[in-house]
Amino acid sequence: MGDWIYLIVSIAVVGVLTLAGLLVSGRRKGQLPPSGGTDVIAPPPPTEGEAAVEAPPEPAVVTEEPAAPVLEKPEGTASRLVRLRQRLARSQGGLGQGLLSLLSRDRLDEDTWEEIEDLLLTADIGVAPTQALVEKLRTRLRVEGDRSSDVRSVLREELIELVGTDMDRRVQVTGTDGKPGVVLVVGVNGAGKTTTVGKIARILVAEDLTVTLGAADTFRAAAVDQLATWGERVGVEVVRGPEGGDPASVAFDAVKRGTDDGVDTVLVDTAGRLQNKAGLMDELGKVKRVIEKQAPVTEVLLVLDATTGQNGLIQARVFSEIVDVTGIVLTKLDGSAKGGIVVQVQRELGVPVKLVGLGEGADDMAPFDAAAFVDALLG
Ligand SMILES: Nc1nc2c(ncn2[C@@H]2O[C@H](COP(=O)(O)OP(=O)(O)OP(=O)(O)O)[C@@H](O)[C@H]2O)c(=O)[nH]1
Repeated sequence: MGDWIYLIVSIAVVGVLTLAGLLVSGRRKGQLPPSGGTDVIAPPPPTEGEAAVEAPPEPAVVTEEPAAPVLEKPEGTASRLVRLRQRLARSQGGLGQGLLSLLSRDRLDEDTWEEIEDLLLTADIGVAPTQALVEKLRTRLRVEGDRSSDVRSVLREELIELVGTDMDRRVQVTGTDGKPGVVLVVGVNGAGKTTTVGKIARILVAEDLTVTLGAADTFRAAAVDQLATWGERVGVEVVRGPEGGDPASVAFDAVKRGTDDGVDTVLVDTAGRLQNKAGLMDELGKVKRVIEKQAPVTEVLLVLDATTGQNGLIQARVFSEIVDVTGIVLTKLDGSAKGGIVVQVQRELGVPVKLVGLGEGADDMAPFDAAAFVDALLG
């Protein structure tokens, strides 16, 4: 009987243990990876903060329309010389004020007249015009007696006459027979040619004329880019050729394009190296001939740097021998006290100063006017 009890207790213990084993085994099964999977150590899921640092943001899709170029509105001609008058007065005032104070002395003795002559010569008016002016002033101020009241008006009248009121200073920018006007701009490098072409284009645009630019200064690549920028700013087309290419061919293309497009004016920038007069003559001569296969050149503007004085005059002479200059653009008058060069260069070349450059700003160029110039001089 004791054996039976022992057997029954043993079976019960084994049964309880087996049941317990089955329960534990079932719990473990729920924690195991699915059969056939590989055990891997996965990186912890990123926290929110780390996600902001590590995950690169989705690239933004930019669907902006290309911005239309904003064209500048150049200043009209009427206000230009008025606006620039102060600048002219600042650079040339020494001459005007100096003359006025000398002529206003109680006694105009020989020493004073000599000082007046020196002042005029220093301002680059030139020997012959200086002597002529002094003679006239002597006569008028002697004859007209009471000097103090009208010294200023006598001087003003004589200076205006010296600068000249009877010259046609209009720039011929339009053509005839349905052809554009063609303005050829010549001068030594650095005189301000490219700038001048750009500034004239702005004047024309302000006057509602249509313009094409020819970048025939193929000698200096930067000059072509410079001109292109001037054109872009006011929506004017710039015809350019390869660097170092034939300037005449660029000029031809520009005038052809301008003619085909029916523009009012084609402005042609040229190269102006002076090392070799024969070469320059060939080049400018060819440019002009080639242009004239399509349309007459209506104006040849010689650009002269006012700060170069006598040197500039020598250059001017060379150019006028090569091409038929019809007008002078005097640049950098704002930086030179030698405004008398206006008088000298007109006498030397027999052509009028038509435009003056009075600063580096895009609209710092104005049509030249004798009275306004003298008024600025006298302050
Ligand atoms: N202060 C002043 N500077 C000017 C004037 N006109 C031109 N300049 C400056 O003179 C420098 C030369 O001008 P450019 O137009 O490049 O001269 P360029 O004759 O065309 O020279 P190339 O292109 O080499 O043939 C530039 O820095 C201009 O800004 C002016 O009236 N006043």
